[in-house]
Amino acid sequence: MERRPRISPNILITGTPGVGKSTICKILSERTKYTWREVSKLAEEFNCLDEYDPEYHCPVLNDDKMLDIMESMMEKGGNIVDYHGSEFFPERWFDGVFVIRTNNTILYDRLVARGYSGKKLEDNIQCEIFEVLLEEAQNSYKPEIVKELQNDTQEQLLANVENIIEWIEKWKEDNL
Ligand SMILES: Nc1ncnc2c1ncn2[C@@H]1O[C@H](COP(=O)(O)OP(=O)(O)O)[C@@H](O)[C@H]1O
Repeated sequence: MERRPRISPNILITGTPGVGKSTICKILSERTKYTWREVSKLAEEFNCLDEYDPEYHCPVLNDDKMLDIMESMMEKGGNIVDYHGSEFFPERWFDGVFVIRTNNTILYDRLVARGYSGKKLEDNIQCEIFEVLLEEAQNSYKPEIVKELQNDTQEQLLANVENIIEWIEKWKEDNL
């Protein structure tokens, strides 16, 4: 079946926990009126959490159920999807993938402030150091749609939002 083109792009905002995905998505959704889809919240809302992971003390996402639920949401475009992962989504969903990055020391402080400690804290810092989410995005989407944005300071936060808004305008010029 031929897919109808989207009139607004779908955007994925990804990166290690604490890099500022929610902060960016909130401002971006207010500015663009696109719908902010926090996958972890959707998972709770639609009962897509399965068994408990004893190592990380968090529930495990039921990928297939989550994807089924999100499919119809993604159809028309105009979504800003917020998730610390990118490979489990169908590639065709996204027009732009933004990998948010933060300096390790700054990220450490943010995660401590959030109450992370021990293995959970260390694993997330390692995840950022080894660019796990960047590599995952680069392996899952065409290189021309994957962009890395540094998000250490308030100034960078505002610049990142502007950058994504400009990207949306450009997408519209090129696609509509
Ligand atoms: N550019 C930034 N400069 C300073 N603090 C930031 C910036 N972006 C996010 N923060 C702060 O970092 C913390 C984690 O941000 P959050 O958006 O919750 O990250 P994520 O959604 O990726 O887990 C929050 O306290 C937020 O206010």
